[in-house]
Amino acid sequence: MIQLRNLNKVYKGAQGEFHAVKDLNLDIREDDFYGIMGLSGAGKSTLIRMINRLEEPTSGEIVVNGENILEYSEGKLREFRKKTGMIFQHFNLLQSRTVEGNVAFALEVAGWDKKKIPERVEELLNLVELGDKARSYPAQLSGGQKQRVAIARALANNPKILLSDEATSALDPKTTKSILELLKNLQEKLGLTIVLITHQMEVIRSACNRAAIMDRGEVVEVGKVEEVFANPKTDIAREFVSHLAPDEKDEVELVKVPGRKIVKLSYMGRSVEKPLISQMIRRFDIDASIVAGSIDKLVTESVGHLILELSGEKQDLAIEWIRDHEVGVEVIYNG
Ligand SMILES: Nc1ncnc2c1ncn2[C@@H]1O[C@H](COP(=O)(O)OP(=O)(O)OP(=O)(O)O)[C@@H](O)[C@H]1O
Repeated sequence: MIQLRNLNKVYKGAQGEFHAVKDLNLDIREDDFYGIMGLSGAGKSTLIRMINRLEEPTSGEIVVNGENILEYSEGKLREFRKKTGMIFQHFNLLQSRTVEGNVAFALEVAGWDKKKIPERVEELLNLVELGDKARSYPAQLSGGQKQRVAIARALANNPKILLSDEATSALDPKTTKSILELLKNLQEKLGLTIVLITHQMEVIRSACNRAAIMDRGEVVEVGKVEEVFANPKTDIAREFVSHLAPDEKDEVELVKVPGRKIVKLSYMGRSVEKPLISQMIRRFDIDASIVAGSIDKLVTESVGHLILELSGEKQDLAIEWIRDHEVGVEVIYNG
């Protein structure tokens, strides 16, 4: 659906040039709920804003449905933007218009027949479960309700693509969850391709099927969400996915003993079918005791985490061996 090819963005300012997106390649499929994650300044906003040309790339190609949108004329670009909805962190609603007025605005701008607008607005507000707030003003709504209005507005012209620029970052965890649930339902119902950027792993975990991790303008990791969770390959990805739960931290503090490493293994549901731990123990003549364990439920699969304390001379070899079996290994105490 969306192919980004050798995409670059260089900002030119008073202090010189800044390379915000570097030679970036991504393939986003039609039925993807695609998450792009990175720390502040990684280039996520720049990237997502290039997909609908709110930001012009310095070089590269953006191919959507087989067409390079960078070659579009003004008129074609306007049509394309109608088919590409976008939602933002701060909602960007018109404060002087009611909820229905905000949604109607998107239709007015797109040149809809005035008589057909009220019916379409009602349909859109029902879609985001906000029919009862049609006459309210944005200032009278909660953050979650404001984002629902913004979603209704973004969907007004039946887009095929929805871009979400940190749309849940200003919301509390419960509201975030309900907005992500709504987006997932809308994706299925309307056959949308959703591209979302976030700095919260939690968002990727509960909504996306695929993810890319950006670091300093580059994509450093990409894949199915469960793969990224179970086997993060770069330090930045490991940092994102493997922070310990508070109670795990306490357990680890209790068992630290010099000479014994504490490792966190992360594995996908199916890789535990093999008796890996018992093989590791026998093969390398080591002991392993369980310190803690947990399971992350993702959209498509579950990822398990097991914290083990190892003892024995061949701990390092054992760690390398288990890493070769599609199990992520993080050494959290190098005793
Ligand atoms: N218009 C601009 N002119 C110059 N530099 C810019 C401009 N917009 C962004 N940048 C720089 O490009 C880099 C990437 O910014 P971007 O907003 O894309 O990152 P981000 O990953 O979305 O981070 P955040 O979550 O903080 O917005 C930053 O260092 C930023 O300062």
